[in-house]
Amino acid sequence: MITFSKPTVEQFFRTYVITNFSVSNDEKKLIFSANLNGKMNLWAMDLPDTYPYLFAHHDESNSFIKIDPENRYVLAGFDKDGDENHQIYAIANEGGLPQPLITGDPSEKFFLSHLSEDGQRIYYMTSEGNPSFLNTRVRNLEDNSDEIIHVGEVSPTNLTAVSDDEKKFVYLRSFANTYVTGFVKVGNETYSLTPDPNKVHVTFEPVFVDETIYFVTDYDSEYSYVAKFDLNTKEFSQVLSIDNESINSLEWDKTNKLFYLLTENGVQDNLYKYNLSSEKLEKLSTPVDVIEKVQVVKSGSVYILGRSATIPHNIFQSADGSGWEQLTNNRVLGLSTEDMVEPDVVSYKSFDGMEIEALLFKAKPENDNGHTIFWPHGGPQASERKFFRSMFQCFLNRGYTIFAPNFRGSTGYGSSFVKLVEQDWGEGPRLDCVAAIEWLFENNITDREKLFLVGGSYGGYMALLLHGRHAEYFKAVVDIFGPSDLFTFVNSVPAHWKPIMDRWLGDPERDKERFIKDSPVTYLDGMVKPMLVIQGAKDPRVVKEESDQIVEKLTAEGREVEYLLLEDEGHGFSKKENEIRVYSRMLEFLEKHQG
Ligand SMILES: CC(=O)N[C@@H](C)C(=O)N[C@@H](C)C(=O)O
Repeated sequence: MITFSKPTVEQFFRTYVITNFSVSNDEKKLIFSANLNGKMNLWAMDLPDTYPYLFAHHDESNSFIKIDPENRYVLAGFDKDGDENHQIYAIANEGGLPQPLITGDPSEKFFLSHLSEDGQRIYYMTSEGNPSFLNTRVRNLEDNSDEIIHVGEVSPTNLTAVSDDEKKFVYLRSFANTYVTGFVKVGNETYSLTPDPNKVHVTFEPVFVDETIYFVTDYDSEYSYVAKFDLNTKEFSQVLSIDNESINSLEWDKTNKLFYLLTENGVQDNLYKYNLSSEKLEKLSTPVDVIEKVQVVKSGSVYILGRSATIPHNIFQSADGSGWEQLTNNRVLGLSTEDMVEPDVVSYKSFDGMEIEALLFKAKPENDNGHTIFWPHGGPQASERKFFRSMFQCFLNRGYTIFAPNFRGSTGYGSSFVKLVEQDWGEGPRLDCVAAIEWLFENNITDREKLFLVGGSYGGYMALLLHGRHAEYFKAVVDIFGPSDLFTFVNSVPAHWKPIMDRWLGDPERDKERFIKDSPVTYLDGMVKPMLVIQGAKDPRVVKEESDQIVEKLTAEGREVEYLLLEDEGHGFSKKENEIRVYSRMLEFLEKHQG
């Protein structure tokens, strides 16, 4: 018989990501953004045909796709090499090369907000002239006029919903990830969607339904729920909540007068259908554990984009939310889901008795190399979930067990829990990680001599901090674009993040002592284990200097540090060849330090 060799690293990384999609109203065209040819481009399928063809070639990351309701053009947002300065392009309905439509200096950002029902007016936000708070403008495609309709003030302000008659506008103002207020502007009048905008709460996903605005909020509640604002009476009221689940997205089915609701329930999502007139709530079964986008079209058909731990991104369609047809066949080259690892959902008690949920991916016995990778996730107000990561499945196949805790500050466990990381980046979450490590040892999952530490972004920050303060636990450490010094990080973030930094992280003058205590650079002396630092040169969130300085300082101290800098990447690795380079280098590094 012919025997085949073990899957290669490249095999895992020949899996593609689908980051977004959009379906035309007549359901004849589905356009999606994916790196099928190695770089991010737009691909299309002429439904019901599901063979994808290259629709728009630009080789850059996409921020949105919007199909003209009358199928004359497609709008899409692209940045440059991961710099997140997204600008708005137009593409002919048949596809081709994206042509700049609403663009400016390469350092400016343009975000699509709304396209009018007749496809003539484009509502968008821009950093031009107002980098921290953003301005809202409308471009009329008939006469090419472009006028400002709202000047952002106080905090970054986003136009999020426009009524059908284009006379009422809902804006969201962000003071933090956990503090977002909403107001509706009708002529010169503005009304808060919630009773007291000075109370800390979030408001998002506004939808106009006749004279009512439905939206999601956690106003006076631990879990976000659906509420409404009556435009006639100007009254706020609660519509629907689901026990212990945060409603995260709201998609309106205009034809059948129902909502599709997506809830975040710890490490996975649930999808529900809510009939507005009968008030009946129905939980739907879904083909994947984590759903990243839901679109309902005119016919009432539902399209979702999602992934599970062993299923990469795919797009599915259903006539009414029951029974799904898989439209894309994105899979891991030469592997079945059984060849991969489904995580166990575990929980452990932290230093103060708080229960922390985590994902434990155990290497299969035939692959097990005895080593564990400890993975603090990024965000930090995000969470590790049951979603496919080629990096995880590749490392599992190489024998590493992976442990990913949803330390305090993670999303999916209620409003109070997510706030616990605010102005406390380095104490509570770090101690949750330490408790997790001790739990791994106590439960004989990990050998004390066989633990690696790998994290990206906030996870990279946590990797640096844990390395500096608890190096004894680890054999070696990989930091992927982690902030190394909170004093420099707080001043280097994008302009429209600056207004939220105080509540999120703190103030460098007022909180000087805490910034010193929680900055990884404070603990250079403790960073004695071999380290690999990986950084994208164009990263606008955690800038290159954050990695440069830690590498320089450790090198000057004679420590063992490797540095991989990717010139054409930002906060993530969007180009296939770069991804393969990064993860091969990581594997090589881990293998070298297994000892
Ligand atoms: C403002 C905010 O929460 N940004 C996050 C999405 C983010 O990018 N955080 C970085 C630091 C990360 O951890 O990914």
